[in-house]
Amino acid sequence: MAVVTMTRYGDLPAVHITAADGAQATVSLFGAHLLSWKTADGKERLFVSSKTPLDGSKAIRGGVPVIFPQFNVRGPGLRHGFARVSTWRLSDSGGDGGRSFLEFSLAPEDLSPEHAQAWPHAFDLKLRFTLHGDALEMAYTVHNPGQQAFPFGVALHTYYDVGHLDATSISGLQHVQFLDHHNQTLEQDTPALHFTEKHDRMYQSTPGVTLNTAASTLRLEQQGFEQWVVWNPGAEDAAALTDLGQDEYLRFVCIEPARIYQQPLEAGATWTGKHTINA
Ligand SMILES: O=P(O)(O)OC[C@H]1O[C@@H](O)[C@H](O)[C@@H](O)[C@@H]1O
Repeated sequence: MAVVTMTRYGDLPAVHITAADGAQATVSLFGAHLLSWKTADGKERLFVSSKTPLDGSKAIRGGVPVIFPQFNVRGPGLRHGFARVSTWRLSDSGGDGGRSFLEFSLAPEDLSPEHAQAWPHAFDLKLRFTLHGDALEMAYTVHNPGQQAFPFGVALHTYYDVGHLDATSISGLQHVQFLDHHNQTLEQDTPALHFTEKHDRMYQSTPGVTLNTAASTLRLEQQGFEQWVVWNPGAEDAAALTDLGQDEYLRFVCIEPARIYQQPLEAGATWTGKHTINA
């Protein structure tokens, strides 16, 4: 049986789940933001900045920021959208021996007046986190219950705790095209991507990639999304991030299943994306 309890993370109300095998997750209602995922061996898999605000005044730096309805500045609204700075509802939870889950929902009535005014569309977001052995599955749906189409982009902006960047690489992207931060389209020629400088890349989707660190190997899979965004700010950009501790950029990489370009969701339609991380 899964055990679900209400807790706090910093000043934020959060939900904690422990699966029958001892795997655990903590999700704050602010942003439906996964802040901690520990496999049954007690190992923390996610990075959270020591300097992030945890009071709802700003998006959280670390964990899994949920991006909607636009990726970064690819749209007319708030950078990376309002979902990561809105308060979601816990809409379902439970589980038996094998699978334990928490499900969160966000609809227009949950938004601040400012965000509701800026995004005057009917929508229904659901995000379900399922613990399943050494795997975490995130199932994300965007539904349009309204009469008119709306444009949207999405991502699950996962920050992995990698220990140290020096011993970190991503495999599975050889011969895959990507757009770099100079807006150049290139193709990766090496079997593994290493982190020796800033990386801000949008790779065409592949079904899976592998994150190798000194302490672990994680297999990441996605369905329904269209890209993998790989981001680490490097020393210079990191120094400008006031919500990141000194040298903490050396401790994480973001690997994000994404649909970065806004595309229309027709009236009555539902988009579904699934992201699975296997430890
Ligand atoms: O500081 P933010 O808004 O959380 O964004 C962090 C990064 O998010 C990444 O997904 C983008 O590719 C980067 O360009 C961006 O800097």
